[in-house]
Formats: sequence, C-alpha cells, structure tokens
Amino acid sequence: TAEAKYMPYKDPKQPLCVRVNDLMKRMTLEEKIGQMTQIERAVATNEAIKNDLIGSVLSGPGSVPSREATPETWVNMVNEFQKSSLSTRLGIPLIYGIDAVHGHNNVYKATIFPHNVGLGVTRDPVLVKKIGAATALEVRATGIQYAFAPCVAVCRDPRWGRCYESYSEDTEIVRLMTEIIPGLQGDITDGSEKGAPFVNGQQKIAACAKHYVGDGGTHLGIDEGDTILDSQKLFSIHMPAYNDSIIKGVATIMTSYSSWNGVKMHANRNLITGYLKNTLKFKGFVISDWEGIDKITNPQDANYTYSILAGINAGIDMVMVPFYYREFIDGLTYLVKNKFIPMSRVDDAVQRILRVKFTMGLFENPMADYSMTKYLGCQEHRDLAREAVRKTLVLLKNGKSSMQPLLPLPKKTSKILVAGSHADNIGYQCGGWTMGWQGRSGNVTAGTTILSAVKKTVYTNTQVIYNENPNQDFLKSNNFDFAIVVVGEPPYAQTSGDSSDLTILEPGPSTIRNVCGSVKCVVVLITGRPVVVQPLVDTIDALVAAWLPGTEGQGVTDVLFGDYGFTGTLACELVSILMTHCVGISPPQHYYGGYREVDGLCSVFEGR
Ligand SMILES: O=[N+]([O-])c1ccc(O[C@@H]2O[C@@H](CO)[C@H](O)[C@H](S[C@@H]3O[C@H](CO)[C@@H](O)[C@H](O)[C@H]3O)[C@@H]2O)cc1
Repeated sequence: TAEAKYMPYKDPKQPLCVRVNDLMKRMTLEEKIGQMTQIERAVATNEAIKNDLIGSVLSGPGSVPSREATPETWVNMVNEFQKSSLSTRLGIPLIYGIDAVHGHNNVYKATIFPHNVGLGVTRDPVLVKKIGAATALEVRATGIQYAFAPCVAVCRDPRWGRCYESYSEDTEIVRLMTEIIPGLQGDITDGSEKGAPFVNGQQKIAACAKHYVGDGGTHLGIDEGDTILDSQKLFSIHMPAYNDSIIKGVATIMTSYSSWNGVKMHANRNLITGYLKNTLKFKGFVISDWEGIDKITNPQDANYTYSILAGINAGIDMVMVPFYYREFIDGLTYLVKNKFIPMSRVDDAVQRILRVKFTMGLFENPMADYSMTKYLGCQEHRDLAREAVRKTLVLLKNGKSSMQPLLPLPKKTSKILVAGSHADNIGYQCGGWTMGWQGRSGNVTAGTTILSAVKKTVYTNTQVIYNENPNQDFLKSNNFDFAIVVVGEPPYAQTSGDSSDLTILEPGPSTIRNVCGSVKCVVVLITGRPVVVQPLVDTIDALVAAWLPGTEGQGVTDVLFGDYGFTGTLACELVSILMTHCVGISPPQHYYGGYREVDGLCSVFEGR
C-alpha cells in the first residue's frame, strides 16, 4: 500500500532530524559502516559500492578518469558510481570528494587560481569568497559535490612543504580567508543552528576545513611532525579559523597527520570529540586524512585494528581509507560487535554524514548532468583569477635609488629580454597540487605564461626576446632596454617540499646574476613561500614576490607594466627578514614595508 511505501527519510518536506532518525532506524550495521568508508576511485568498482555499501569515493591528486578528461567524462564517471549507490537497498547517495584547493586543480582546462599563500597577501575576503563560488561551479561542472578545501593551516615556519597551502602565518589573516567557505557552500541562513553544516543547492559544494589542528605549527616546519605548543598558543594561533569555519557552516573538517605535544591528531579524542564536537558544537562530519588512521601507529600500519579503534573512538566519522577498504570494514565491524567501539559512536558518525548528505540536497539531486560543464575554465573565472594574481603581487624593491624606479615598465620600447626557468612554464606557475600531486613542468593545462602575457601586453613594435638562461655573449650582443627574469621553486607537495634553507635552486641565482649584471632587471619570484634572496638583492633593480599565481599569468604583467598598482602586503614581512635582517645587512633601498622579529626564524639563517 501507499502507506507501506512511504518512508519519511525520502520526503524532503520532512524536517532534517526526522529524515536522519527515520533512515538511521532502517540501517543495518553494515550499511552504517559503509557510510563511514571513503575509497579511492581506482578501487571503486560498482560491485564494491553495491556490496560494501560504500558511502563516499574520492579522487586523490592526479587520479582522473582519463588523461585530459573532459568535464562530460568526469560527470559520466561520477554518475556511474552514483547509480551503484542508488541501487542499494536504502538508496543512500554517495558523495564524491576531490582536492579543489586552488581551483579544480586535477581537471584539465580548469581555472587555476593563486595558491593560498598568495591569496592571504590580498587580505581580500570578498575576492576569496568569489574564488570559492567559481571553484564550486567548476567542481559541479564535473559532477563532483565535495572539495577537501580550504586548508586553514597557520604556517608558522616557511620551511614546511605545505606553506603555500596556508593563507598566512598570521592567524587573523587566515580567519579572514575562511570567507571562501560561504563561497564554496553558500551563505548560511540566519538563525541556523550553530555548528550545523550548510550547503545551498546544486551550484555549491560541501567544503572541508583542514587539517585539524596545528598542521602549520610543527617543530622546524617538518611535515606531519609534532606541534610542540602549550594550550594557550595552540588555541590562540591554530584554532580560531576552525571556530570561524563552523560558524560559517562548514560541512566537514579533516584531521591532521601532525601531532600535538606528541599525541597524533587522528587519535586525539579531547580535541576532536571534546572540543570540536562538544565545545564548538560542530555538527558536520570529521573525515580522516588519506591513510590518516594508519599513521596513528609508528611505523604506519603496525596495528591497523588499533588504528581503527583509536581513530573512531577519538571521533573520526568518515575514514579516507583509501584502498584497503575491506580491511577497514572488517576491522570496524569486529570492534563494534565486540563492544570495543560503542554503537553510539557509530550512530554519531552516521548521523553526521547523513546530515551533510540531506542538507546539501544529495537525496533529491544525486545525479549530475552536463548543464554546468560550461563553467569549467570559463572566461569569467579566468578574469577573476587574473584579478587575484594582480592582488597577490608584493613589491619588495624598485630601483637602485629613489631617483631610478624601474617599475612600472614601459609598454613601448625597442627590445625586452624575458628570461628564467619560470617565464614560460604553466606547470611551474601553478605549483604543487596541479594536474598531479607534486605538480608538473611544462604546458600541462590551458593558461597564459608570463612570457605570453608580456607579448600580449607590450606594443606590437616592441621586440620581446625569450632566452631561458642567457650567457654573457648573448647579453652583450643585444642591446636590451630591460629584462624580466622569472625564477623560483619547482613544484612540490607536502614532505617533498620541506626545506632546510629556503634557497632557490640553480639555475635561478645564476640567471639573475648573469642577466642583472648586464641589463636593468626586474626579478619575479615564483615560490610557495618566502625564500632567501639577500645575496642577490644588490644586483637586482626591482624585485617582486608573485608566489604561485596559477594559469592567469597576465595578472603579473598587468602590474609590471602599470595598468594596476601593487597592493599585496606581507604579514610579518618574512621575506625582508630572510633577505636582510637575519644576515645582517640593511634593507635594500626602496625596500617596501617594515618587519618584526619572528621567534627563532633568524636562528635558521644565521646557523645558530
Ligand atoms: O607511493 N608513495 O610513495 C606515496 C607517498 C606518500 C603518499 O601519501 C599520500 O599522497 C597523496 C596521494 O598520492 C595523498 O593525497 C595524501 S596527502 C592528503 O591527501 C588528501 C586527499 O588527496 C588531501 O585532502 C590532504 O590535504 C592530504 O594531506 C598522502 O600524503 C602516497 C603514496
């Protein structure tokens, strides 16, 4: 009969709590544990989803349906997984997650925005909210409903390989940048219950504040290391952005690989359940990092059953397994059936997951279509990214004397040299987490290199000569009016980006010495963090920090050639410290901005 067929959880007119409670009552332990399991798309067969009742699938960095896949191919892939999920007994839709951390950075031809280190320099929450909205549209263009962003780390030591994923070393700037969350998810409606997850419909996506907590404060900046701080420092430096994220309705929070005073965050019940859930009233779900519970033990995976026990009892709700999901499911099932993990903990986890899925309309709109593919890499988003690039640029030096500023550069002149390893390389311009975990070199996606941007900016009769690393003969045999030298760091991600000395690798310094020794030069640094350039500063006429600008290189030339002014400012002027103070010379003339001591940083560069 109709009554028998009516299920409140399927009725969008029912209040959220009624739908969650009705569905919970119907679920078996297997169905509940399946919801707590997130697996990588490479192992996500339709059988796995149907038989193991998997609740979530992800793309790890670089994990794509096919090389240079179109948005339609992405939509088809996600829909196939979704069909399997909907064919299960209760038809709970799955949620698909991906790292869209500076635009939809795994997807060919997506708009790649500046990495967070540059966005923090803008101090512009309105801009960052627009970037969130654009990113949400491009993620939805591929049928995906969930992004593991924003990273709200407070990077306290630039030697950390993930420093560029952090908006700033200044807590207040990171707090300001949480405005990206309403961009990604939509503005939470007034009167919403504090801590409730909020995602406003099909043009928005679930976000993920990460990595909880203190990932940017590890000792010596060692990735996945130990944050050795007293409570007052942890709560005043690293926690505030989580409170802001929760107030703004963030749907999920990801735990950090790092430890706090020796306790692994993935096993920290006081901070996950005690503080995040009970004190801050967070009602979305907590997701582990990739193999994050495996890393609770040292060595990793030494005792996976213990890892499950510690992680789930600490308050983790969904586990990014991502490959050996049968082991996870069997282990958790054993622990629940033998009462090592109470059923109430499982119910708390599943209620949170269902709350997010119901709130974001996944039950009503589980399937994607092609209607949003037009947003991927659209011109409006590229223009926004170009504006963002402009606002991330920091002017560190302009001319060897106040009477001879080099910038802005003239568009009309006879001959310009463009040089440097990063001048004509989209992959380098974008940095890590772009078309692959570690990032890549070369023409990896659609965009405008700084060289191309120079050519588009100058007058037609201005000659632009490109030479990546010119020698003295070349320089002497040409009469260049000035040179633009674009150098920096190669792309990296996480531990492989940890640095002990923050120098830029050859041939960067040699290119600077050669070119700037012969020609008036502006050096543009493409780096994920402040780097030590003090030994080169005297030979440089003008110096600009451009961080990791992404695909829209025209944003750099817009400012170099004076169509827009410099507005980017550093938080505690780290670059100046690295360039000057710590190595004992006075700031270069026309140095912009003051600086203040950063505890202990100088010791790094004076070998103490
Ligand atoms: O084969 N190996 O040598 C190897 C080494 C390290 C690996 O470690 C893994 O590498 C990457 C995949 O290849 C994973 O992305 C994660 S990182 C983690 O991934 C999440 C999902 O992408 C992000 O949201 C988080 O923000 C981030 O902290 C892990 O570090 C994997 C393989």
